[in-house]
Amino acid sequence: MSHVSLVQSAHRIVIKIGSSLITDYGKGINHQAITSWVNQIAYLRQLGKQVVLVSSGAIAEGMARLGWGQRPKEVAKLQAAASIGQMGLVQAYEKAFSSHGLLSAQILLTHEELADRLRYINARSTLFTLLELGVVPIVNENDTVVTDEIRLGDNDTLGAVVTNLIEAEALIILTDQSGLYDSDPRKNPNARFIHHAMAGDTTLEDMAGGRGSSVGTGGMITKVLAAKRAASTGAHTIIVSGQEPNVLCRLSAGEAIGTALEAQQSIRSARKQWLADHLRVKGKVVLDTGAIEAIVASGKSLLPIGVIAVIGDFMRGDLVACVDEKGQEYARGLINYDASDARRILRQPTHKLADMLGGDIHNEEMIHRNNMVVLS
Ligand SMILES: Nc1ncnc2c1ncn2[C@@H]1O[C@H](COP(=O)(O)OP(=O)(O)O)[C@@H](O)[C@H]1O
Ligand SMILES: N[C@@H](CCC(=O)OP(=O)(O)O)C(=O)O
Repeated sequence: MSHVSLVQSAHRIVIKIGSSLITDYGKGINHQAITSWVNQIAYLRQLGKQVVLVSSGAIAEGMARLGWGQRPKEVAKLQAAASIGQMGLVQAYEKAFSSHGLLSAQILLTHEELADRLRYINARSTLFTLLELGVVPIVNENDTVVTDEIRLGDNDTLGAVVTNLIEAEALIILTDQSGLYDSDPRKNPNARFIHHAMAGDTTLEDMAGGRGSSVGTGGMITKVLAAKRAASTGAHTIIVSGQEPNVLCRLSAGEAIGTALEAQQSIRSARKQWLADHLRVKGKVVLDTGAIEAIVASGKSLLPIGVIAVIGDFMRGDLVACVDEKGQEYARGLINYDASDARRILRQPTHKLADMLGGDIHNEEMIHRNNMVVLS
């Protein structure tokens, strides 16, 4: 695919805005810049694209609110500044989005906790629900509970983790350089600009300062590694200057700006690969013919009413196989109920689920379409 169509054809996009860009020369966050990016995101929403924003800037804003001119060295002080500044960051975004009649939402995540299956599926369902409601989620690292990310100043990894989590087609990393060069343009005025490369190409890591270099901030290496991680679920990455006028609208119109790091595999094959590599099937749900038809031919989610038996013992968020009465497998997916709840609600219509489970239900679907792979 050409550089041009990587963003143009993407329906679900993660946009990461870096600290270096959002900080108004040490005076906290740059409100004018936020207004400009939000105007552009509102335009992307009008085009029908779903957008998740990963924004840094909490520490910079917290320092400004505290009147600190110098970035402290102590992690606890950075964490305190982040918790103060996060308020200002989301206020700025909320104000800007509401002027377009758009709702925004704050999500604070640590990427380690997404390794936990249950938390992964909870975060994923929250984000998908927000996107279906037309809301723009604004994600930042939960700085109160992390230390390494604060020290390294790395939200690029979080951007990639969110891209993986919601299976976005594109990750746009807005930064203070035009894109990736073959060496740091601040140090080498003759550095050559990279327009296009394959994500995961290891020579990019050397250009970006090498793996494990002792950069004070995330720098380019974390962006190149983020592109590699994003590509593992089929997403393309664009590294581009956030100061470029109308950058997001121009990318979505197909203009070739910034560095495009292309993913080799499609989202569908990446998802299959991921399910194959990372998860063991923990149980089975036996489907009636109507349910098989709905998930295979009509691309629907699996509802409890179409499930006639539950085999094995599993937890919410585990991988289960969808089989027919003869045991033939049609699909696999992450189940929204543990085995005992799944047994209680099998064959039941949606409106009875809350009563049967004695309270709130996680989801109407036994397995959501977004969390399912149909075997061809
Ligand atoms: N090969 C390279 N190409 C472009 N920038 C590079 C490269 N190597 C290092 N850098 C540095 O990375 C910086 C961007 O990283 P960083 O300050 O962490 O931004 P952000 O806050 O947007 O994540 C640039 O300003 C640049 O000095
Ligand atoms: N989460 C923190 C900092 C993260 C950070 O600086 O990351 P990056 O934008 O990649 O350099 C904040 O909001 O200030």
